[in-house]
Amino acid sequence: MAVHNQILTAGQMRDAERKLIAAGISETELMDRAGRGVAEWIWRMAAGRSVTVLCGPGNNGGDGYVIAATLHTRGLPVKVIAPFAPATPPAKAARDTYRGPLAEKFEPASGATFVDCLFGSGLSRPIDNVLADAAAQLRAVHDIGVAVDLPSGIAADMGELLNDVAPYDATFALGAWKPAHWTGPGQDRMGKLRLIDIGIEPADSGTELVGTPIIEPPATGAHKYSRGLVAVVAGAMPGAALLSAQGAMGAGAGYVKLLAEHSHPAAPADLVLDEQSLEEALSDERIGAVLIGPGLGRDRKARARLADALDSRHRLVIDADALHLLGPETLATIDPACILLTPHDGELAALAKAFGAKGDTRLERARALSQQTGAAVLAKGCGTVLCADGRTGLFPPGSSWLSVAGSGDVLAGICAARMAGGASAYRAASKAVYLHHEAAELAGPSFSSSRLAAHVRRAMKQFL
Ligand SMILES: NC(=O)C1=CN([C@@H]2O[C@H](COP(=O)(O)OP(=O)(O)OC[C@H]3O[C@@H](n4cnc5c(N)ncnc54)[C@H](O)[C@@H]3O)[C@@H](O)[C@H]2O)[C@@H](O)CC1
Ligand SMILES: [K+]
Repeated sequence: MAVHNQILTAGQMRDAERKLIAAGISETELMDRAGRGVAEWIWRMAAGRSVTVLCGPGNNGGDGYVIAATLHTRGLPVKVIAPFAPATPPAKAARDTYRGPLAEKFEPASGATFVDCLFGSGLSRPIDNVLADAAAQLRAVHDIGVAVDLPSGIAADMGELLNDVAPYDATFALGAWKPAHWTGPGQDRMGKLRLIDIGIEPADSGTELVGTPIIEPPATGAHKYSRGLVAVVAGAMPGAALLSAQGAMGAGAGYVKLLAEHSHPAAPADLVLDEQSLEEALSDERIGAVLIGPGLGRDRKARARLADALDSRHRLVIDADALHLLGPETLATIDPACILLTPHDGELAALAKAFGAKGDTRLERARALSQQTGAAVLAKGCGTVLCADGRTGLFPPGSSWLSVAGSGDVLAGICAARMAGGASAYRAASKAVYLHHEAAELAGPSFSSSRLAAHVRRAMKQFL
């Protein structure tokens, strides 16, 4: 058995289950592993106090009967509420093993721990309001709320909220993570996340929870260019590009230049200002990556600077204002493998429109945009999504204090530094997200973005 970082859709989960069944493990055994695995945790959380389990008609409900039976056998006060009859053979078999109290209709029940086994990855439409309200009431009158696989009302594959879902204290993912655990609006309803191993073997599903990266220190004999020269293109508003440059300096670039048309008195002494024409400045073959967008503006001048950056053929991180100036024609002659786009949701929506990338969620749009453009897309926010070359990476959440102006500029700078060192856009962006999150932890609460940028350097230590 293995706990792994693959993220599976509901369909991929069913395929993985079929493989195990073909290998001789019965559905009942899988449900038993899932239910007993969750029951271990609930046993500890409940600490001898009462547990109410709400069971739905499918296999999520089946897990609920196994949980209830396990806890009841151990002597915990358990009550099952089952407004549906079990509809699958393993769920029926699981119900037959439960010998404790059972109500077939909703009835007021209070207690210490509420276990939501109404719907899991099989939820295919919004739950009927009466049922959803009754579940929410049960959640409200219990001290602790635990969701099995997913809080009922959250769609597994994209994380949409199909119903108004109350927040849980913990969610136990069964067998493998689903996209909804790490991205989408339902993410903040999950509470603490735990993965219960039921023997699903790791298989490349195309989507992963990106693991903690390792950052190599500079090689013996490294010099500033081998470590990476980052050129940050400044524009109308100097502050944003400066934040990016500071992020890049902290994230291991050997050399960071700010390509600006006018002086920047606030620039630190170790940031090199290059005031020659942008075209000339970008003709330096030693540049490892160019970052354009933060503070660029969106006027004619900004367009001209973006055109120079695109023409330079360097590896490019495109962020902020520059994302609003992109369209299929601007990228037509560029090798997309050189490009990392780093939109927040507003910029992602604008890009999706410009490139005809369809989708209702961040995950769908980011995938479609990466497919349409061939570029890597880091769709940032709570539940950041990274897509490149048909792969998708999701991340453990970062500090909510990252929701501050300039935070994205720092992230783009970190991305550029990691790309300038030669990493693929996917790997560079993966490391950048971790560095950004760690810098936020180190900066403490309520930081400004310049403080965040100042902590990137110390954040590196965590990954060396
Ligand atoms: N796939 C696997 O490998 C395993 C799955 N297990 C459990 O099985 C779950 C998936 O089971 P199912 O596919 O039976 O799905 P669910 O138990 O999530 O429920 C699906 C059932 O509810 C119906 N339904 C869907 N949306 C509804 C709605 N809004 N209102 C009313 N009825 C609705 C469906 O038609 C189906 O009958 C997982 O979440 C997990 O808890 C575990 O038992 C372990 C193994
Ligand atoms: K559930």
